[in-house]
Amino acid sequence: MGIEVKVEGLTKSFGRQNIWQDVSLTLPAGEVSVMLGPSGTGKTVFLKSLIGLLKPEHGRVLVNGVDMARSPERDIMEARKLFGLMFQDGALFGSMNLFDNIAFPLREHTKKKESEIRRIVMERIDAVGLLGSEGKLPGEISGGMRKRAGLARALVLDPQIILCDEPDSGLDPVRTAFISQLLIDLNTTTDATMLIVTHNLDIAATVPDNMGMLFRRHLVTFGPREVLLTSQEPVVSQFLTASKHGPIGMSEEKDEATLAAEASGGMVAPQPKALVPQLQPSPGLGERAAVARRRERVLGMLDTLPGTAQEAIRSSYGRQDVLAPTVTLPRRGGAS
Ligand SMILES: Nc1ncnc2c1ncn2[C@@H]1O[C@H](COP(=O)(O)OP(=O)(O)OP(=O)(O)O)[C@@H](O)[C@H]1O
Repeated sequence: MGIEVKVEGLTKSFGRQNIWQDVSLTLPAGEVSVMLGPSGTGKTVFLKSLIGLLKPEHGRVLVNGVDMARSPERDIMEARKLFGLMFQDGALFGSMNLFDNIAFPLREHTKKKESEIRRIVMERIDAVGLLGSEGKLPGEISGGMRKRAGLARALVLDPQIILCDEPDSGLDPVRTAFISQLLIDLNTTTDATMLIVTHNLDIAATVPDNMGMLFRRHLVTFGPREVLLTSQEPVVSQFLTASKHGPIGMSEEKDEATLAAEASGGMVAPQPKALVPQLQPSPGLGERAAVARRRERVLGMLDTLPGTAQEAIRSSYGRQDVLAPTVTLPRRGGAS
């Protein structure tokens, strides 16, 4: 099973520019989480802080007992081996074919024989649907294929935590749907803890167990998907409905006068859309192990959530056992 990532009071600035402050959240072990936020709110900076590539001034990022912000570099390097990273552009070496690109971390960080490397690489290439393309250069394939190759490379060291930075950027809606399914299938087969940074509303609505959003240098919210997807918070509903009405402006946040003018001009604040069901794993893969764990965790915290989220959770899990907390919840494979 994947490893929990605990973020406590994280604050990051570059010189005098504060990116975000006092960010606290826990990525539950083996579950899929999404971080949303308008452009420039520091989502990539957040991912880089999780793996210790950037050092926040305050706070901690705890992974297996190591603080990725402050522990000795040797411990951070060791803990970093638990992570698989998929960057926006795939970050492939242009002069290497896909096989060598994907084999790179194995050749760099392990002493495995070439025959073993071939086995692992071909397995991962198959998992992301790129069999037959392993001899191609990154320049000879589409953006979607490059992303899948980047994902395959992120997987070769069997990471327990997978971070994906905008897996949908530059993809058409159909390719984005395939990537969404791939991410869910990946979670099913690996049970890794996953964090996906995205602007994509379809991914946000259908892939994660948990969601958060960064805005105005703060974490607006982080929790079970139902909390954010039913939120009445103006910035959240504006983002989720892709509306011009609300605190997010074109290049920066709107000022108070603009917001007041919108309100007096009769613009109707966007309402949250109806919740759509989460994606299921592809046929034959079985159920995600995260589903039963998440159900137990979320039902345990139900009382602490906003009313709209409670209602959504009750209806998605079926009212009866949710209303009767003494019922023992099935660990795996239970009706839900
Ligand atoms: N190494 C760095 N040095 C200085 N400033 C940086 C550095 N890295 C990022 N920034 C600044 O941090 C801010 C947040 O950047 P980041 O790329 O994390 O945003 P984002 O939310 O991922 O944006 P997008 O959704 O457009 O990818 C930006 O203003 C960026 O210029």
